[in-house]
Amino acid sequence: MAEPTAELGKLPAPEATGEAPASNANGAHRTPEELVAKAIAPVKSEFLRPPPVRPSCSSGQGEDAPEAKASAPQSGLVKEKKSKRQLKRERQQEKKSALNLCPEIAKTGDISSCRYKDKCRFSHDLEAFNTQKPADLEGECPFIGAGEPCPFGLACRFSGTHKDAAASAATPSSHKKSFEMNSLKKDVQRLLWKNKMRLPKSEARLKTLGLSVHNKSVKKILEEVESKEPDSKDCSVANGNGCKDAVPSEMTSKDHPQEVAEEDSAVTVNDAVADEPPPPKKQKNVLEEENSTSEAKNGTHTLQSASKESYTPTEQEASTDNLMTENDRSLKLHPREKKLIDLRDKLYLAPLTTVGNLPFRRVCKSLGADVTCGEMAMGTNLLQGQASEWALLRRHSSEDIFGVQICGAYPDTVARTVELIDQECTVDFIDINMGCPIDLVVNKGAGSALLTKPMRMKAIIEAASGTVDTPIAVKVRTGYFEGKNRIDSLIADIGYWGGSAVTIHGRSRQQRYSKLADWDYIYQCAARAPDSLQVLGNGDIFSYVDWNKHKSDCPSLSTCMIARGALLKPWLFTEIKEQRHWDITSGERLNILKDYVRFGLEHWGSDKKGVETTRHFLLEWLSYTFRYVPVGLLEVIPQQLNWRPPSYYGRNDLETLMASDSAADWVRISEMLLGKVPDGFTFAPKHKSNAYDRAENG
Ligand SMILES: Cc1cc2nc3c(=O)[nH]c(=O)nc-3n(C[C@H](O)[C@H](O)[C@H](O)COP(=O)(O)O)c2cc1C
Repeated sequence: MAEPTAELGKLPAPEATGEAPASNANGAHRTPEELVAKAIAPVKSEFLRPPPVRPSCSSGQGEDAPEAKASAPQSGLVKEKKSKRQLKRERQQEKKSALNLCPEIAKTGDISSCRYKDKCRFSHDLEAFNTQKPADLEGECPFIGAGEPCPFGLACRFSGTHKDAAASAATPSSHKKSFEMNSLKKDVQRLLWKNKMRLPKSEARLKTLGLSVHNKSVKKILEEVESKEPDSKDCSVANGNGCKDAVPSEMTSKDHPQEVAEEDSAVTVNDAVADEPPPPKKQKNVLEEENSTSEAKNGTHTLQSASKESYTPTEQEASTDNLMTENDRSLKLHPREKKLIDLRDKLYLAPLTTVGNLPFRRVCKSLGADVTCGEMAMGTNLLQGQASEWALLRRHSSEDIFGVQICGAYPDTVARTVELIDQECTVDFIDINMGCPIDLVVNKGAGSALLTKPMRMKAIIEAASGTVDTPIAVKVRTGYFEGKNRIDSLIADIGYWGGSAVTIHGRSRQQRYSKLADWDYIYQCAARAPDSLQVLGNGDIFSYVDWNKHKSDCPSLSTCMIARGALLKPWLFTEIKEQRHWDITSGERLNILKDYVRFGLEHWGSDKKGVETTRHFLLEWLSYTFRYVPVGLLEVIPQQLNWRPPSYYGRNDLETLMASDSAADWVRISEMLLGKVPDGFTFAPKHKSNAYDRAENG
C-alpha cells in the first residue's frame, strides 16, 4: 500500500485544533470498536492527520457553513436590495451585452440568421463577442464527442474542437442514441399560463369522488362546511392565524424549496417569447377535506388545512385523524386497468432534490441503477407552466424505468398534475411525495403534513390513481411525530385507494436524520401490505451487506431505495450487483466526475452559462462525496452512512483532496474539470452536508 502523502500541495497546512477524533480525552488512540461506537469512521492510524485549521466563523463561514469565495472578501457593507424591476432591467442589459451572443447566430455563425433582428433580446455583435470570449476549455465538445452537432456553436466553450461550422450547425439527427424527453411544449406552456389547459379526466374523477366545485365558489363551499362543522371555530388553534384566509393556496415558485432551479436550456434558447410566466392565475383548488362518514361520525371535520396560512399539525390532531372504516376498504374506487410496474429486486435511485438531477441519474444508470426518479416538482408550479419546474420532469433515454415525483396538498391539484404529466410526458410511474419534511412544504399542508391527515391522503391517492392508468406510487415517512408511527395502520388502505407502490423512509418527520432508520418498523409495515401493493424500504443503505440484510430479513419487501448512499458513492449500485466492496481508486472516482461533467454540459449547455450551471451542480454533489472513506483506508468495513470521517490523508494527493470537507477544495476539483472559476465566484452548498441532522426532503 502506498505511504500516506505528506505533502499536499496547496491544501491548508494541517494544524491541530483540539482533540483528534481518533484519540480519547487522554490522547490515547481509540480502538476501531470505540470509534464505531461513536459513529466515527475507523480510519487506519497511518492515514490520520490533525484537522486543518479553517478561517474563524465570524463571517458565517465556519465548519457548519462551508463556503468558498474566489475573490477578496467583500466589504462589511450590507448589499443593496434591488427591486424586481431593477433586476429585470439588469438581466435584459446583460443579455444584450457582448457576452450573450444570440444563440441562433452562435449556432449558424451568420448574423442575418436571427428572425427577431433588432428585437432580439441577445447581442448580435459577433465581433465584440469574439473579442471578449475566453480561451476554450480543455477537452472536447460533449456534443461533438457524442457524434452530434453542437447546438451552442460559436458560444461553446469547446468550439475549437468543432470540425467545421456547418457540422456544428447541422440539424440534430432524429436517430440520436442519447437524448432527453419530457420537455414542455410552447403551446402547452401558453395554455397553462392562461389557465386554459383542458384536463377532462381529472375533472371527471373529482366529480365521481364528490370533489368537484363547479358552479360553486370555493368560499361558498367553505361557508357551507363551516356552518355544519362543530369544530371549525377551533381552526385557529391549528393554524395560529384564524380562519379568515381559509382559501387554500398551494405553493408557487416563490415558495419552492429548490432555490436554484435547473434551467431548461432547450426552452430558453433564443426564444423571443418570455420564458417566465405572466403573473400566475390562481389555480382553483377543491378544498373539501373529504366529507367521509368516519369524519362526520366522529365530528372531527377540520378546515384548518385549507388555510392559506401556516399549518402545523398538533399531536392530538395527528392521532384523531386516523380513522378508516371497513367501507373504505371494500370500496372499488379504481375502475381503470392500471398499467403495471414491477419494481421487485430492482436497484432504485431515490428522488433527490438538487443533486438527483438528470446528469447525476445518468451516472447512476451507468453504474448499475435500475430505476430512477426525477427531483420533486411542485404540482402548482407545473400547472402554471413554469419552465424551471418542468425541467425536473426531464428524462434521459438511458433511464429505462423512470418515474417523476410530485408534491401537492389537495386532491384536485394532484389529479390535474398527474393528468397533465400523463398527457405530456413519458413516465413509467408518478410518485407523490408524502414525506417531505421541509417547512415550506409542510406549512402548506403537503409533504409529511399529509401523514397527519389520512382522509386527505386517501382523497389524493384516489383522485390521482383514478385519473390516469400510469401507476401511482407514494413516498412516506414512518409518521410525522417521533414515537407516533402511523404507516402500519394506513398501509393496507394505500393499496385499496389505488396506490401501486409505497416507499417507506424509516424515520419520522420530527427526527429528520438524527437517528438510524427504523427497519423493524418498515418490515412490520411490509408484512401488513396487500399483495397488490409493492412496499419499498428506504434508509441508510450504504453497502451490498445492508442491501442483502434487508432483502433477506424481509422477503415481502419488493425492493429498497437508495438515496445518500448513491450520492456518496454512486458505484454502490455496482457493488450490490457484483456483491463486493469496491476499493475504488481516486483516478476511477475522477473518471466518474468527468462523466458527470460531460452529461452536465450536454444537459445544461456547453456555453458559458451551461459550464457554470454544471459547475454549480457538481459542487453541490461534491458537498456529499467527501464523506466516502476509501475501503483500503478503513479498519472496519463496510463504512456506515452515519459515520463521520475523521481528518485523513488519502493514498495520493487526489484521494486526499477528495476527502476534504472544505468548499475551497471542492472548487479546486471543479477547476480540474471545468477550468478556472469566474471572478467573484462564491459557493455555499445548499444542503450543507456536514451538518448531519439537517432537513432533507424525504
Ligand atoms: C439531498 C437530498 C435531497 C432529497 N430530495 C428528496 C426529494 O426530492 N424527494 C423525496 O421524496 N425525498 C428526497 N430526499 C430523501 C431521500 O429520498 C431518502 O428518502 C432519504 O435520504 C433516506 O434515505 P437514505 O438514508 O438512503 O439517504 C432527499 C434526500 C437528500 C439527502
